[in-house]
Amino acid sequence: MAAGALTCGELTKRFGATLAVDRLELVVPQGSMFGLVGPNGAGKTTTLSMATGLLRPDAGRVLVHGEDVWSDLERAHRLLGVLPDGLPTLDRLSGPELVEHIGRLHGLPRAEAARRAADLLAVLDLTDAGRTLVVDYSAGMRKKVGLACALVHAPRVLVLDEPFEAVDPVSASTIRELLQRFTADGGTVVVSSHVMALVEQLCDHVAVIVAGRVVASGTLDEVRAGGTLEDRFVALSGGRRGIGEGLAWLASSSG
Ligand SMILES: Nc1ncnc2c1ncn2[C@@H]1O[C@H](COP(=O)(O)OP(=O)(O)OP(=O)(O)O)[C@@H](O)[C@H]1O
Repeated sequence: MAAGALTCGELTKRFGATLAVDRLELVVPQGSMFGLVGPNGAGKTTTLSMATGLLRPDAGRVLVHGEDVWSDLERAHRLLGVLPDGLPTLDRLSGPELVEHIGRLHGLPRAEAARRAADLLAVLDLTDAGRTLVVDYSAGMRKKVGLACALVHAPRVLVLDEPFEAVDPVSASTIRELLQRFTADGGTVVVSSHVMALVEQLCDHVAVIVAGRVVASGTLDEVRAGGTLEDRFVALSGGRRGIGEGLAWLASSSG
């Protein structure tokens, strides 16, 4: 397997009759901002869950900085910061309590975990949320507190599933700056997103996943091949399917 900050080899996962991830190969270079794109149901979340020690693969390997994720989960979780698809589970805590708690789980002393939690929540503009419980946060606030949880132990590789979903433009710009600082300092970021413009703006490398396999991977310019990422994405994922003569019944509402 080629070496990268994150490397997947022959990664495979089946759910019943569905082959969600099919001998997937991926190399994410260290220091890159790596975008993972693909149609709905292509296998992105399943891949990221296996790559981050959250879902056991049926076959294949995942290495993070050369360490096999599935043979030493504890070490892998120290190297990885993960913003999963979905909501924080410990949502009966306030933002500062949650981030501090995650820091403590990673072995940080209480004072250091509290200091980092306060720093992260200030940067992410969540200080005013004060003692509000995470369960009562808006969707965008939950994304941001999830990002703070992913960062609190200063991981080397950040894996973020749809980090900008429901986040307002000001916060999105702060998150972009934070991620750029993280990679400039030698960290690696993997981001899955459906927003092609965002991936083009943010990422220097991209992989396109279709039907559980990587069908294109490389620098953004290599994958775009002279066009836009959206055009390339559409071509690789089988082209646009118009609605043709379907939905004729909708016209009855305009009569
Ligand atoms: N827990 C599960 N049980 C059964 N099938 C699953 C499960 N998780 C995912 N799948 C199936 O695996 C395939 C890949 O799903 P996955 O969520 O990885 O795709 P995705 O690329 O992240 O999609 P989206 O862009 O819509 O979020 C889909 O066919 C999905 O229905």
